[in-house]
Amino acid sequence: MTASRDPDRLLERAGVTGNPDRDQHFLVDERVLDRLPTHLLDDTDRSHVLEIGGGTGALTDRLLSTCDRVTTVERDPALAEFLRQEFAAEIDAGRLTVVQGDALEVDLPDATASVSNLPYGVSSEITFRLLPLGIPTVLMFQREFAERMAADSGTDDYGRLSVSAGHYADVAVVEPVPPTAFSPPPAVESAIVRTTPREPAYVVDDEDFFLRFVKALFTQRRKTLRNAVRNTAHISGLADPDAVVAAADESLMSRRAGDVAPDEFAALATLAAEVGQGDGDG
Ligand SMILES: C[S@@+](CC[C@H](N)C(=O)[O-])C[C@H]1O[C@@H](n2cnc3c(N)ncnc32)[C@H](O)[C@@H]1O
Repeated sequence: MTASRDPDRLLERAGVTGNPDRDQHFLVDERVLDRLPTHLLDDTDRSHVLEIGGGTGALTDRLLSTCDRVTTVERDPALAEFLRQEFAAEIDAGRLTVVQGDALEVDLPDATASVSNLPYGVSSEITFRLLPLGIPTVLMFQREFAERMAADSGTDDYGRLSVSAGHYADVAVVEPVPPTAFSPPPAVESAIVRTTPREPAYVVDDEDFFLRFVKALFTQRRKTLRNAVRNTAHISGLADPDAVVAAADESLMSRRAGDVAPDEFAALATLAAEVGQGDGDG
C-alpha cells in the first residue's frame, strides 16, 4: 500500500462519509485490509482479480499491490469517478479497469479470482453471480450470512444457502470482522469467507429449477424428503412429484432436507427434472 492511500486519507480525498442506505461501509482497519488478499490460497492465479464495490479504493490499492491486474465494479458514479482520478496511473498502465455500474447487471470480466467487501444488501445475488464463474473468491459478508453459507449438513445453520453455495464451491469462514473495522460501522458483525471452486458431482442442467427445488424442500425441513417433495410441488413446479419419490432411492427419501449434502440434492434435482415434470412444461 502507498502511504498516501491509507483508508482515512482516501475517505477524506473522496469527500464521502459512507451512506448505509447505499450499502456503503468502507473498510478502515488496515490489518483487515492487508489480510483480505492473503486469504486467497497460495496457488491462486492472481493475474486478473475482480472487486465488487470499489468504494474509495482502500481494498483496490491492496489488490494492486498483490495482483497483476484488477477490475473494480462500483455503482456510485461519484465514487467511480473518484477511483478513475485516484488510480489514473494504474489505469494508464493497463493494470486497473473501473466499471461504473450495478454488479448485478454489468457483464463481469473473465477474472481469475475475486476479492471483495460486498454490499450486504445484494450479497446473495452477487454471490450467485460469482460462484458459477468457477473462480476462487474471498468475500466479506454479514457474519450470520457467512455462517449459513459455510454450514455443514446436520447443523442448525444448514439450509438452502449452504446447499446452493456448496454446489459450486468449498466454503469456509476464515475471519470474523467487528463493526469497528468499517466507517460507518454496520449494525451487524461481519466475516470473511473463502470459496474454492469444485466440480459438482452432478451437473445440473437447469440451475433455476435446482435452486427452486432446494428452496421448496427447505420450507419443510423437518419432514422426510418423501413428504417434502410431494408437499412442495406447487413451489418447485413439479407436475408429478410421486414419480420422483418412486424413482428416487428409498433411504434418501426417508431423510430430512437438513441432513442431505449438496451433491445429493444435485442428484435428486437432476432426477426430478427428468421424471417429475409430467408430460408438459413442468
Ligand atoms: C461495503 S462497501 C465496500 C467499499 C470498499 N471496497 C471498502 O472495502 O472500503 C460496498 C461498495 O459497493 C458499492 N455498491 C453498492 N451496491 C452495488 C452494486 N449493486 N454494484 C456495484 N457496487 C455496489 C457501494 O457504493 C460501496 O462503495
